[in-house]
This record gives sequence, C-alpha cells and structure tokens, in this order.
Amino acid sequence: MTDSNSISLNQVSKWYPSHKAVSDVDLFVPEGCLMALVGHNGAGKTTLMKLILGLIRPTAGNLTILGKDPCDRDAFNRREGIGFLPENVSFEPNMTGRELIRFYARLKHESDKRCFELMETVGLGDAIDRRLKTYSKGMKQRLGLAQALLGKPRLLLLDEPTSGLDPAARQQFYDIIRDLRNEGVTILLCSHVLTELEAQTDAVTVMNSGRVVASGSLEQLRERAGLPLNIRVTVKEGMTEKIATPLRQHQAQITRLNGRHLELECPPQAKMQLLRHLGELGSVVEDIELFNSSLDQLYAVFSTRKGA
Ligand SMILES: Nc1ncnc2c1ncn2[C@@H]1O[C@H](COP(=O)(O)OP(=O)(O)OP(=O)(O)O)[C@@H](O)[C@H]1O
Repeated sequence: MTDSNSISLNQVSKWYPSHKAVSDVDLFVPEGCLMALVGHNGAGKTTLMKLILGLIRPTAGNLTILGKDPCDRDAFNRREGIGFLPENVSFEPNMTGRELIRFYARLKHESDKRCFELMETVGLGDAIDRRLKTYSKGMKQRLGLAQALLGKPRLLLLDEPTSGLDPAARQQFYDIIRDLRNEGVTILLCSHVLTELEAQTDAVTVMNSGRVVASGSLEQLRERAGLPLNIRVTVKEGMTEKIATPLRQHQAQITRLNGRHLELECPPQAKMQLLRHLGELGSVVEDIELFNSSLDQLYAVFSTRKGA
C-alpha cells in the first residue's frame, strides 16, 4: 500500500498462550479517513488498538503507523502524533478540569493556552474550574477527548467513545470528530452502536473472532453483501393488487401489501428497470421510497461469514 496510509497492518497476528486474539489481519486506513472498527465482544478490536499504539508486539506480521514501526526504540516520541481515548475513562474526582488537562499537557509539552483552547473545543470551557466529581458522564467523555487531542495528533484512536452518552451528547461528540476528520486527522473508532456510525464514517472494518471479515466503504460493503434493495411504493386507493402482478416480473418480491402501500425487495441490479416501470404507471404511483441496507444488516451478513 502507499505511504498515504496512516495505519498499515500486514498479516498481523497476536496470539496469547491461551487464545488467538487476532489472526492474519490486513488493515489499511488512509490519511484523513474516519474508519469504524466493529465486531462482537472479544472480536479483537482493543487488541488491534494496543498493537497500533505499540503497547503490545505482534506475534506475526508487521505494522506501520504514521510511517514507522510503533514498537521500535523511539516509538515513545512518535506517540505524540497519536491520541488515544480508552473505553473506560477514569479521572481523579477531586481534581478540576483545568488541573487534569494541565497534568496531561505537561506530559505532551503543551501550553496552558492550548489546554484552554481544547477545553473550549470540547465544550467544557465554562466547566474548566469545576471538580471532576461534578462532571456528568458526557462531560468526562469530552474531557477524555480533550486529553486525547493534546499534542495535535495526526491519528486518533477512540475505543467506544460514545458509550453511556445520551443522543444529544453523542451528536455533539460526532460533530467534534467530524471537524477533526475535516482537518485531516485520521480516526479509528471502535463502537457497538452501528446505527450511529452509518452517517459518520468513511469506511467500516468488521471483525469476527480475531479476523477481519470485511472492510471498505458502506457502498463497497453493500455491493459485496449482495443484499436486496427495499422499496416502498404508495399507490392510489385500491390499486395495490393491480400493480403487484407486473412488478413481480421485474424480479421484485412483494414482502408486504396493505392499504395503499406495497413493500418490495429486488436485486440491486434490477432497481433501474423496476423504477422505470413504476414511472410508466403515471399518477397511480404517488410515492416511491428506497431503503439501502443498514450497517446493522451488513454486520449481520459479514459477522456470520468466514472470510473477507
Ligand atoms: N492478555 C491477554 N491474554 C489472553 N487473552 C487475551 C488477552 N487480552 C485479550 N485477550 C483475549 O483476546 C480476545 C480479544 O480481546 P479484545 O479485548 O481485543 O476484544 P474486543 O473486540 O475489544 O472486545 P470488547 O468489544 O468486549 O471490548 C478476547 O477473547 C480476550 O479474552
């Protein structure tokens, strides 16, 4: 792969005496890409993050992170280019936000001014002098993100960053993440909340039992999964039965027929032909809605398949 990948893993495995945590993983994340890593509990996501951070060494294969091997001698310095938000953030409750961020800032040689800027970025500017025991879960998570952003990382690793956040806090979190991505930061994000990832990510990697079983953009995954397209057609009163029969000739399978609505499934390649036919029916057809397969559906397909 080219040097434009912030993360390159070639046939990486991490085997413990008792367990093969990850096996033969190929993973390439281009610079400025927001990739989601999804998989069941124990699929190997955190192990991959630890390998990328250089906290553990691979049993086999090789990794290049921001152009270098994360395990070689000056890896500690290079970690300045990497920000990490672990799954469970835990901070000393009696410290204030300012004290905590300054503590981490000193480790990364960052100024007090930058600390305040970051607290503003994550929406904690007004709470900076409050003790952390008074912070809500969402505020602590945002503080964790501010900590991860110290040192202006070019690569951000986020392990379940939105767990326990309410919908508004999740949205705020993703707004910040999207801004960072737009500034060119590469982001690898583990999450179990597939519905929220759909609108946010450029690419998705699905892991199953330590192996990558699918990786690519949502369109690429949809194409590979070959799931039928769902279409909902609203017609004039009393016309559903009449139009159902010819629709079946366009490889459409009627899944639901009630009142003025028909729900159909058709192979993706039959879509245009079917839409042309519906167009020819004129004013009988009052509305057509197309539904792509969701990440949940794609995940269900790939997590039961054996290989990519
Ligand atoms: N130090 C270790 N020794 C032995 N087995 C380990 C070790 N660390 C992880 N494992 C095993 O490797 C597998 C992958 O663990 P990992 O934490 O990477 O999964 P995960 O996908 O992050 O799971 P979750 O979604 O629950 O956080 C699990 O079966 C785990 O028990």
